[in-house]
Amino acid sequence: MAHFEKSQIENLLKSVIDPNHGLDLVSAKSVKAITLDGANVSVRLELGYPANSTIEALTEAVKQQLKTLPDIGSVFVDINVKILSHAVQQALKPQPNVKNIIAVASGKGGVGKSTTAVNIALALMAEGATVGILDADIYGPSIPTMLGISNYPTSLDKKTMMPNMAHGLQTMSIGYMVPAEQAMIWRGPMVTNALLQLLKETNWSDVDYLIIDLPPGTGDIQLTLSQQIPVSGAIIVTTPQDIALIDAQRGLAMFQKVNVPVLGIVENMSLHICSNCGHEEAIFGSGGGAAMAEINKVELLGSLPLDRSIREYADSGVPTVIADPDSRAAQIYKEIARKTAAKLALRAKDFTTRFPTIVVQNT
Ligand SMILES: Nc1ncnc2c1ncn2[C@@H]1O[C@H](COP(=O)(O)OP(=O)(O)OP(=O)(O)O)[C@@H](O)[C@H]1O
Repeated sequence: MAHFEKSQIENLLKSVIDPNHGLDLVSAKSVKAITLDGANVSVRLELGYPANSTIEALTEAVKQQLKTLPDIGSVFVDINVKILSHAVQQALKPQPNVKNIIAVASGKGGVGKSTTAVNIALALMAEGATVGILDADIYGPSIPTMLGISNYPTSLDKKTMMPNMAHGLQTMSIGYMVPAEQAMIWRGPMVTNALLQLLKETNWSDVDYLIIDLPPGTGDIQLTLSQQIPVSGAIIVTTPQDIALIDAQRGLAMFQKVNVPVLGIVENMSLHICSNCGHEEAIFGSGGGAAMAEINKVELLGSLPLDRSIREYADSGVPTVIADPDSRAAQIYKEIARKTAAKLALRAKDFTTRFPTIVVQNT
């Protein structure tokens, strides 16, 4: 009967690449146990990010790789997901009940930051995580419209607010409390204080990822928020025009200044596909996001097309990832979500958080 060494199995696992972060399973420290029983092999893997859509393919890739060993018996692959808390800026303490805060920022308004933030939040949830979203875009809170919810948050203890639930997401927005015209006249310190209060006085419940939709731009408010909110990483949304890319570059510089790692760039409205004839046109130019990513050594997490349905779904309160989960756009949002979380999972952990839960078990 065939007999194998663990090192033989490990060597084979070194050639299985996890597409969500690009590292092999051994380098990413995903291999937790290898058990041998004669010719039968059992492998236990652990991923640090939610991956419902790709666990099956990864299981299959591992099986295929191990079956290249001559005379191998049965192959059993078990993949768990365990989302941990990651380090935040040195001077700050993590937000209780929230493992990771991810800021979504843009160098300028109108590039689709809120639409992207909402869909990434829903995509993380679809991949298996518990997710919250905080609408910090105080001058134009659009999350209530995009999630089709507007009721005033309730309070059980008269001190903290319960997040409004929408499509399974825990959500909070100044738009639930203040009419848009009133928020518009607030000055810098009022805005930052209101947002910090909104973050801290919401009763988040065991959130793996809290997405914060930051106000557009890179001014004092955004800088103060990036310094005072305990963020594990940031995403910058841009359109491919040169002018938007220059602003996005400022966003990168801002996060570098406050020591928040930029997990990647999302290029929005990168290509228009005609809904009648299928003709593809790069209305805002092409390759800008990729070039910016390369120059700055950050990852291009994905590119979304300029697609009328993305706007229509967001306007109707049921974003693409929920309304049309199998569409190409929803798949891109899910890929961006997995890559973001996978990238974060490779970063330094913060072991002060108390609730590491296993969210997916797959065989
Ligand atoms: N990929 C896309 N295809 C088509 N429409 C889009 C896309 N992304 C966003 N939009 C639409 O563009 C408009 C602006 O989007 P959004 O409000 O998300 O931008 P924003 O960057 O958050 O703006 P601001 O921060 O200035 O409020 C919305 O009407 C939205 O539905």
